[in-house]
Amino acid sequence: MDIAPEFPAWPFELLELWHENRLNLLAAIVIVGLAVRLISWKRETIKETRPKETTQLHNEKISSGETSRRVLENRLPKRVTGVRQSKPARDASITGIRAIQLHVFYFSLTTTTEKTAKRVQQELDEWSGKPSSAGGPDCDVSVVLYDLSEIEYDDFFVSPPRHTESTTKSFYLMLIPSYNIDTVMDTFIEQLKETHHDFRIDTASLSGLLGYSVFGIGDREGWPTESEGFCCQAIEVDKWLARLTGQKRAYPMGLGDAKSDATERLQEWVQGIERAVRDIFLAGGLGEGVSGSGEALESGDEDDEIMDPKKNPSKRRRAERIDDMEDLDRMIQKDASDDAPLAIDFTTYGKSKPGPPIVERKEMVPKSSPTYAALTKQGYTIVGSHSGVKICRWTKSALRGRGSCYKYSFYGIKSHLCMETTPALSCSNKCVFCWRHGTNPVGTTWRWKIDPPELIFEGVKAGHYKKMKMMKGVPGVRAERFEESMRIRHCALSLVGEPIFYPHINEFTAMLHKEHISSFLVCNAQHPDELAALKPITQLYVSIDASNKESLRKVDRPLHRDFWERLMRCLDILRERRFRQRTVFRLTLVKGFNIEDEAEGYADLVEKGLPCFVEIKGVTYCGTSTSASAGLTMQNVPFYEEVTEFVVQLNAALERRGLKYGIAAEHAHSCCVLLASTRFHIDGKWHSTIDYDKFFECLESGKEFGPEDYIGPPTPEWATWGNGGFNPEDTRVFRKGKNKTIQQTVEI
Ligand SMILES: Cc1cc2nc3c(=O)[nH]c(=O)nc-3n(C[C@H](O)[C@H](O)[C@H](O)COP(=O)(O)O)c2cc1C
Ligand code: SF4
Repeated sequence: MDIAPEFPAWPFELLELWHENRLNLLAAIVIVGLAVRLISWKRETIKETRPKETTQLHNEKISSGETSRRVLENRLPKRVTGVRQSKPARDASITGIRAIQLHVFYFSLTTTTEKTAKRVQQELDEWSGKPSSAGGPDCDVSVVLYDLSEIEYDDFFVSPPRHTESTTKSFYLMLIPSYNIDTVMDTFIEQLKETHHDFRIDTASLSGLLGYSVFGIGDREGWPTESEGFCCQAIEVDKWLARLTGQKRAYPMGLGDAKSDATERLQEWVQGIERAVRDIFLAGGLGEGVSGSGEALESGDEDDEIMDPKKNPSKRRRAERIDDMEDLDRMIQKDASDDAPLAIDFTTYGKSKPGPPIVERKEMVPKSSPTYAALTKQGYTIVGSHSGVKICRWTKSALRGRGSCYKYSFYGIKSHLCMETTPALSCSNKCVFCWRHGTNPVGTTWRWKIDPPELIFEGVKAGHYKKMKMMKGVPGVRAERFEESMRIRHCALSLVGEPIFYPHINEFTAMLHKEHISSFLVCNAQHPDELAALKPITQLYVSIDASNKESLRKVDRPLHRDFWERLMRCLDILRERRFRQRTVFRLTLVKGFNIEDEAEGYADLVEKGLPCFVEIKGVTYCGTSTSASAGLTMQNVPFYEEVTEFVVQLNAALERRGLKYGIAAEHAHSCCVLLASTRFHIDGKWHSTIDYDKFFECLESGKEFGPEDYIGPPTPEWATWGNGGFNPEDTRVFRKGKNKTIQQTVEI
């Protein structure tokens, strides 16, 4: 029996319907699906382009019926109103800093420092609230005050405090009074010392700080000098923090006397701190140019280390790559290449002769030359292609309160306000005692490219300030002197080379004078034509390195054949100028070369040139192979007693000739003595000093004037003959390992 299943009839109809319309149906499903996807994608896009903060608000408003467009247009700005804006001047991803916390620590027994600290906090608070355009900081700055007798030292002085944000950094300010009795300060200093020596802790465990600075408060009445204990504990704190932070002294230590100048010194210090914090933020740290970021050096000779690239290769790299100087160089090259060729013949004087044929102007000191490398190694900053600037050791010494050079004792020049530079590194002599170490170019003719004076002027100032700023973190640098040094007052045009060799020397000195920078120019008495053309400067020097022709040949090893005649002509010019210009003979005494039996000869030369002053100094031994090959050893360096003996002889020789001179001043520390014309002996007192304001007044008046018109106050008593010449306000420091009786030094 065949049994067939029985199906209802309607499903067959449905199946037929499906077969007939399935394509249309599928197409409709796809279209609807696509439309739904498109709508939801659009919604997401609108949501994503809206700022995150507004999303919630947007949702609320959507739910209350407002459209998203209206929310964005009307509501968004109102959300921002009233919210404190942080200062986003620099991207923290570049500097790593978004905010700086200034921790002000103090200790106080009789409340002076406490009050001071509160004032500092208030001033820094006010400053932090200012916009950067009004001198405020470029980032968020907060100030917190701590009493050192109340805090746990471990919280702050073992490692820097932690912040919730890694882009917030700490900077320490220490306000420290000094006590010679037992106080909390002793414990504190002991703790710093122990932390540094603790073998379990990094010796520079506070190196995570952005920087620190100390201000000391003491009493000069009871403790007049630092060696007698003035601010002794602040000095100790500074020393140990320098070690613990890995030399992050961001601003020099300030010292104030509670009974006299503390307020004034503090004001300067606070302003310095503000500038330091701004600089740190912009640079992302202490950065290059601030020696504080370097090695921890605390020796008395640190100044030499800091500037001596040989001992510090990282600094050499720095010295060799001063970016802004190089920018300047590029400008100089450009300007120089626009100039017409210029050749100046210095080999003859008198009527001008046609110059030698010009082949091609080269740079005097190209960057690739060994001379450039040698000079930068010696600490010079080369500006353009033939100028240089260097910080002398006296400038560093004065910044640290250890004494200025003889020019302070004789003429009132504070060394930390003095820039030593030359616009011409080349010279026409090869003196046996020259510090150029045989590296500088020599020549009788200017055959190099000439850099414009504006660019040299800006370049040497920039180089000087840059080097001065490197002194910011050096131990012992006084805040008030550092501040003063940021305005150059004097320029010593000497260094190395021959400044009047530079064809635009008059334009250059005019630029100095325009900025009220005094000018002391030393020339080698070999360029009479240029000397005759030189416009008035504050003080004009001529080096007289021997009293007769043969001796001069041996000492100066001149390139000019007519060197003696050139010297004679220069003396004539000086004599003729003596009532229009302060003139000085510079004698450098070298034992075995130009001292013995030469006093009479020098007296003859003085008679010929009649200079206003005669400076006599002992040679400085620079210990190079060049000086050795010239036959110069330590034996050729006269003792100070030998120099004074010679001065007495010379003075007597002048007297015998009826010349009116006398021994006016001395600076035993740099082995230097000053003979002066009695024109500068007024009312029974020597007046070797200079009234610099008066000099500029005379110059700007456009009228003729002479040396008598800008004489300063009497030479200080301590500087006069027989009193040594060391400023009693400074602290004399003998260099380690040096025989104290050999008082040799380096200055121009
Ligand atoms: C007992 C005593 C010892 C002191 N010892 C020194 C000292 O050695 N060196 C110094 O420069 N000042 C010294 N001073 C001066 C204080 O440092 C100075 O008065 C300071 O302003 C005190 O600060 P304070 O009031 O915050 O405690 C001493 C003062 C006292 C009373
Ligand atoms: S030694 Fe020369 S450069 Fe240095 S401070 Fe004295 S004058 Fe200026």
